[in-house]
Amino acid sequence: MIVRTLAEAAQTNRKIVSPDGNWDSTRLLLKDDNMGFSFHITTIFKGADFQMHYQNHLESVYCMSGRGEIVRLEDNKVFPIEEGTLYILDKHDKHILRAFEEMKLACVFNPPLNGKEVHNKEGAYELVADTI
Ligand SMILES: CC(=O)NCC[C@H](N)C(=O)O
Repeated sequence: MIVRTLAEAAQTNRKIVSPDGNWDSTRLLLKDDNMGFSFHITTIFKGADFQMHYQNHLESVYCMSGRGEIVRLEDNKVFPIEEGTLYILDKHDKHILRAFEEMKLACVFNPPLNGKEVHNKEGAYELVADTI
C-alpha cells in the first residue's frame, strides 16, 4: 500500500509549475509506482486559455472547484466545466482549456507520466525512456 498527502507531495519535486504560466500540478502517483496510470492534482490559473493535444496519452479530468470551459477542436464544440464535471479525452482530442476562475482538477493519465513532463509546442507530453 502507498499513502501520500497532497500537502507533503507539493513540497517535493512531484510538484511541477508549467513554464507557460497556465498551471501547476502535483503528481501524486507516477509511472514508477507501477499502477498503470498516474494521478495528479492540477491547478489551472484564472485567465488561462491554452491548447493541448495529448497524442501519446489518454486523460480523464474531474473538476473539484472553479469554473471554465473546454473546446473540442474537431468540431469547435464548447463544454462548460464546473465542480462535478468530468471530461474524458478518449480520442486524444485536441482541445483548448479556459479557466474563468482558478480550477482545481484531479487528472488521471494512461500511460502514466514519469513526473518530469511539461507540454511541448503541440500541447503534448513526449513518451520518454524511463529516467527515474
Ligand atoms: C488538465 C491538464 O491536462 N492540465 C495540464 C497539466 C496536467 N494535468 C498534468 O498534471 O501534467
